[in-house]
Amino acid sequence: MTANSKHHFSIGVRIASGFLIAIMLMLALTYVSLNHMEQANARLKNIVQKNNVKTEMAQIMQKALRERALSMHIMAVLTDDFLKDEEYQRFNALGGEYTRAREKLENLAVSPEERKVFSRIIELTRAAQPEVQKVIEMGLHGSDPGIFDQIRNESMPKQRLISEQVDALIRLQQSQAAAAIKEAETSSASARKTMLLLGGVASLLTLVIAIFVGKRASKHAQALEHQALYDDLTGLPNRTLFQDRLKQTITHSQREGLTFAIMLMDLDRFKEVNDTLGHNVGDLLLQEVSQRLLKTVRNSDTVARLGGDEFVILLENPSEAYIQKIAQKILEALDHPFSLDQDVVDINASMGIALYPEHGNDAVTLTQRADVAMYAAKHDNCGFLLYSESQEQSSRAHLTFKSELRQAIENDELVLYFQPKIDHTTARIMGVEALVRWQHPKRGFLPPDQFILTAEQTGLMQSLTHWVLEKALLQCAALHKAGIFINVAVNLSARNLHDKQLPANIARLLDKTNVEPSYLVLEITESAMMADQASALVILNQLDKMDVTLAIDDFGTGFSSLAYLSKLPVDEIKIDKSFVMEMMSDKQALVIVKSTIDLGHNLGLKVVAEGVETLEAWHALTEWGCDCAQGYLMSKPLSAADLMRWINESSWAEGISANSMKNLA
Ligand SMILES: Nc1nc2c(ncn2[C@@H]2O[C@@H]3COP(=O)(O)O[C@H]4[C@@H](O)[C@H](n5cnc6c(=O)[nH]c(N)nc65)O[C@@H]4COP(=O)(O)O[C@H]3[C@H]2O)c(=O)[nH]1
Repeated sequence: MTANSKHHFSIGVRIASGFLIAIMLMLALTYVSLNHMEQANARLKNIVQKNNVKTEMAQIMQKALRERALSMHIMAVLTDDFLKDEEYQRFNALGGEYTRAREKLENLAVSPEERKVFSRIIELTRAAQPEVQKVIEMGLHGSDPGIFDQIRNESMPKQRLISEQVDALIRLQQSQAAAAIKEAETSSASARKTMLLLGGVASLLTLVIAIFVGKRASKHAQALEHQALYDDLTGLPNRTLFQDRLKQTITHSQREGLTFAIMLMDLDRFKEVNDTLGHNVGDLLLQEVSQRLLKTVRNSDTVARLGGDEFVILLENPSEAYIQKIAQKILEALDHPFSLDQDVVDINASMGIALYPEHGNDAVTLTQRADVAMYAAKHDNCGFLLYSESQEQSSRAHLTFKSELRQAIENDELVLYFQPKIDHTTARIMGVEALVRWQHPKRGFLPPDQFILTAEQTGLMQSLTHWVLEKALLQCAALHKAGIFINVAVNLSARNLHDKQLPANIARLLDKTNVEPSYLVLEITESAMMADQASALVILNQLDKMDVTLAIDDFGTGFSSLAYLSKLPVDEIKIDKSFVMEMMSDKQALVIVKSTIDLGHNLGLKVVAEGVETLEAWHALTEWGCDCAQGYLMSKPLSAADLMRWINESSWAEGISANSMKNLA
């Protein structure tokens, strides 16, 4: 499980737990509230039931008392014995009813107040009993006129006292019922409060969780949107967002009648930095380039990364002067060396500019045209170019040429030529320089100046150099096998000096071809050595340790500081042919050649003169102590077969190997 998915899992667990707690709270709330209400209802029901029974009993007692009082009066006025007896029976029955009701009341759970009233009723009933008995007997046995007095003065007052107590009992029960109802109301109010409180807590919790989930979801959606529209590495808008902005800008510019420019840019040596210094350094370079671009443009301009080392800048409503100014500023900003990790890198950029609506009024056309202009700028090595129709053809041709060159390297369409190098002391061949040509299927035989630049610009230099090294070492091995122990020189490009794998590759090839390292000369132009000194020095030191010979090519054409050159681990300098070819007619060239020979010797270096076309030049160089010469005087570059013939026939190769031809045959 990745850290990210672990994080998502733990958030998921937290959210689920939150919801679970909220649900549990809701359930607990429902249970507690229902239970509470059920209990309150049961209590109320019980109280009401009991109260109803008690009230009914008390009313029965009250009624029985009233009926018995009436019955006493009836018995007093009845004359018929039979009726009297009947009334007496009714009187007794009412007494029974009264007693049963009272006993039933007594058996019910009664409160202390009720018990008190009961005791009073029992007491009063007992006290009234003799009077009542007396009245009954007077009523049953004849018509005593004193009976009414007896009823009015003795019996009724006592009966009223009892009745008052029964009334008190009824009131008591009523007040108790009211209290019970109140209690039930209070209890249900508190249940309601509890419910509200718990409900509130649960709702709050659910709300908090909902807010949390909502926030996380919107953050996640924002992160996804950012990921979809912005480049991870540089934080710049990516191709999708750029296309969108471009379309919006077109619509806006159409409506308002405005113009805009898109500037497509790629880094000239990015692939090489990536391949040789590693992806980390490549990434750092892209980040630094983005920062420099952002610092150069206005806030309202858009800088996007389309992928790889390709950037685009959208300038809204710019003047032509502004476009030029920005393009210039960008190139200047990128011109300063980049300090990345432990490497210092120099890069160049090429920019193609297309204008709306002049060069196109839709996104596809504008981008394509900026692309064409960018390739033209790259080809002309001029930094930036505005689109023009004439670039279309050369851009297409350039792309075709590039893919043809790649195929040529893979399909062995390249050919190596060799130009002899002659030792001034012995006037005999001591080495050859390997020079590449391309046998193009349609264009014919192409010299290196027609494709080396393309190889450098398109990242093909590494494979081209590998091809040349392998073929040159194989040829050198063949010569050695034939007893011709001369060295072979191979040209390295500035690009090769950034290839950290180069020393190891060369060691592998030397091993494979069985050529001693001291027989390999690597020629590096002065400008290539100066291009990225720190990184070049690392590679040169490694090559020096391998015991291969290092030569500075085209010496005198650059502006190298002598102090720096003296620190380089080189063994040889080659004076550029432009000076050598001119030296017999141009005094300044002569001075340069002579002083370069002296300088080289003072630094302990071997000096080679190239471009020796005349015997006069040869003798002059011999006189000045030049170590070695190369030029048309001795031989033009030759195919491998012609070289063998030349070695066999030329006086410059006389005695070099007595049995060379025999061995080669
Ligand atoms: N006018 C005149 N020219 C002479 C004379 N002697 C030699 N040359 C020419 O001078 C060039 C010497 O090679 P370079 O300075 O390394 O200059 C080379 C080198 O920089 C580059 N090049 C050739 N092969 C390779 C290669 O395999 N790799 C790399 N990186 N560059 C190469 O192409 C350049 C041109 O090569 P080439 O056309 O073969 O041209 C060769 C050679 O034909 C002379 O007496 N008079």
